[in-house]
Amino acid sequence: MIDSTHWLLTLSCADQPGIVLRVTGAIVAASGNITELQQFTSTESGRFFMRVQVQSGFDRSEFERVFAAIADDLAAQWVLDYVGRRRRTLVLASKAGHCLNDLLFRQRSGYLPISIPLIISNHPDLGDLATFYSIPFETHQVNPDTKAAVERHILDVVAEYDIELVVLARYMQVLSPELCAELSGRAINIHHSFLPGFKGANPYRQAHSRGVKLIGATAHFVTSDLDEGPIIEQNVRRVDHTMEVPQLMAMGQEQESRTLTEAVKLFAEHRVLLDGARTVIFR
Ligand SMILES: Nc1nc2c(c(=O)[nH]1)N[C@@H](CN(C=O)c1ccc(C(=O)N[C@@H](CCC(=O)O)C(=O)O)cc1)CN2
Repeated sequence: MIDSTHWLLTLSCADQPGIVLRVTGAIVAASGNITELQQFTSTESGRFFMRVQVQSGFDRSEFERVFAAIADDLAAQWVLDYVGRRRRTLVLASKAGHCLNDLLFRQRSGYLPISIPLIISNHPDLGDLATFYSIPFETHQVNPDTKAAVERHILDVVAEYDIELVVLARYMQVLSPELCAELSGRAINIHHSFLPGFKGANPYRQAHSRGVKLIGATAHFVTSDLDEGPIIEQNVRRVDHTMEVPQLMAMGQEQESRTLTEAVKLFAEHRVLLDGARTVIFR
């Protein structure tokens, strides 16, 4: 249940003295009580990042009236939203169901503040899982002849449901540069390796051949450069020489599902801010 008296504000702008004073002053002027505040200045980009949670008696319209001028003066990018509002999320999947299953369970349990109006897949395999959670499921075969039409449909769905986030839950098709541009900053993929190692469709086979002692998973924003997008979350686990590729794949599933779920939660709570090719994460 959304607490309409509990708000969050995120902001990013070129760093300069006095930003925190001006932002908190506007919040107080709007009768707000700050319950959480995090900030960071990137020495690399020179940009300032801030996330504030505000409670009690906060007059949104008054705040926006006061803050809009400050934001213009700072040339800031900012977002104001309710704490806990469920973000409208489209999920793309293929045959592997472990990441989708975790997302649906965590969404149903309330751990993940998202709503999923639709799941789109290029295989029918996960239809029963979607039905179990009462979420509509569409299958669209993807091959060189159908890819453009399927991607147009994805964009139509994004517009129809006013989608805020697209999650690639082991969706094994490479999105076109055009679709990546449309979904820039609002599409998250789970890659089944500890990036930047072992990019591509078969990272566990690459890991086995290399003889690594740790395997992992990486959740990142989707860009047209395959597996190169800004990283949001990563996890690893120890493996050894006795493990063949099927065991590595099985052991990696837990890392993949928890890494993707945590990345989606961080995004849904407005705790992920982009700083060029990097991310700022306010946990
Ligand atoms: N534009 C992007 N699209 C996708 C990304 C990305 O980073 N940028 N990540 C992938 C997921 N992925 C690895 O994490 C991955 C998926 C698929 C492939 C691949 O080579 N697919 C083949 C088809 C394979 C098949 O049909 O089974 C292909 O698309 O030709 C590489 C990496 C999701 N999309």
